[in-house]
Amino acid sequence: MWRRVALLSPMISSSSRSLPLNQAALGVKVGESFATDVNNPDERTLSPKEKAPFITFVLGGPGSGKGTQCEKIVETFGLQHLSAGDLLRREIALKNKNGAMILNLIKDGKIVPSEVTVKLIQKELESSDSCKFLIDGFPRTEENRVAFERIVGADPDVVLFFDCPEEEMVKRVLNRNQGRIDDNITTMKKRLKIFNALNRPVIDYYKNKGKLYTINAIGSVDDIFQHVLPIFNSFEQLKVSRHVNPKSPLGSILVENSS
Ligand SMILES: Nc1ncnc2c1ncn2[C@@H]1O[C@H](COP(=O)(O)OP(=O)(O)O)[C@@H](O)[C@H]1O
Ligand SMILES: O=c1ccn([C@@H]2O[C@H](COP(=O)(O)OP(=O)(O)O)[C@@H](O)[C@H]2O)c(=O)[nH]1
Ligand SMILES: [Mg+2]
Repeated sequence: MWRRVALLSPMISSSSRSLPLNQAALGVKVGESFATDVNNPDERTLSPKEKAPFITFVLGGPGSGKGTQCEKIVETFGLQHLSAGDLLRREIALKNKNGAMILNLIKDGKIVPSEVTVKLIQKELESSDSCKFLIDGFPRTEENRVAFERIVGADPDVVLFFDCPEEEMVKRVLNRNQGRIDDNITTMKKRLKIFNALNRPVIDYYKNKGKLYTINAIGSVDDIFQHVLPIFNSFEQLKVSRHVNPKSPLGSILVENSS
C-alpha cells in the first residue's frame, strides 16, 4: 500500500488546505511524496522536492465539454491531462482485472468503486514528471472525493465546474460520435440523474471551500475557453508574486476569485 505523507501547494497558503500542518510543512512532489506502508519503514523512499503538484479537478455533467476544454488548457498551460473516464476505458480495452466490471458500470451510467478509480489516478500521478495536473471527470461522488484525499493524500488547488443545461448536454453526447458505449439516450438519462444526485454535492463542497470556478459552458469552444484563461493566468501570476513576496495572502485571493 502506498501512503501519501505530505503535500504543499506553492500557490496556496496552508490555511486553505485540509492536511495537518506538520505534513503540509514538508512540501514534496506527488511523484515522490508517497512512502510504502508505515509498517515497512525501511522501504520508504521519501525525498523532498522543490515543487509540489498543482491539482485541478474538472467537473461538469456528461457532455458539458470537460474533455474539450482540458485539451485547450493543456495546449496553453501545459498541465498533464488525466481523464478518469479514459483511464477506466483503458482498463476495459486492456482486458485488465476489473475491465469487465468497469464496462458493466459504464454501460449503465453508474460510478466505478472509488478504490479502483483512485488507484488508477494515483498510478498516473506517481509515474509522471509533471507537477501540474488536470483531473477530468473526477471526483464524481463525495465518496470518490474522500477516497482520493485518503489514498492520495492531496486536495485540489482549483476546481472547475462547466455548467451546462441538460438539453445541450444530451445533444452533445448524442452527437459525440466516438463510439462510446454510454453515448445513448437511455444511459445518458441515468448519467444525468447520477450527476444531479451524486456530483452536485461535490461541487457544493468545493464551492463552500472557496475553490470552485463555475464556467458557463454554453457558446463556442473558444468563447468558453476565454472564461477559463483568466483562471489559470491568475495562478501563473500568483506564482510570480509568491516569489516576490512569499507572505502574500494567496488563500484570500483564491476566495475572491471563487464563485
Ligand atoms: N462548446 C461546445 N459547443 C458545441 N459542442 C461542444 C462544445 N464543447 C464540446 N463540444 C462537443 O460536445 C461533445 C462532448 O464534449 P466533451 O468535451 O467530450 O464533454 P465531456 O468530457 O464533458 O463529456 C463532443 O463531441 C465535443 O466535440
Ligand atoms: O471518476 C469516474 C469517472 C468516470 N466514471 C465512469 O465512466 C463514465 C464516463 O466518464 P467520462 O468522464 O469519460 O464521461 P464524460 O462526462 O466525459 O462524458 C461515467 O459515466 C462513469 O460510469 C466513473 O465511474 N468514475
Ligand atoms: Mg469527457
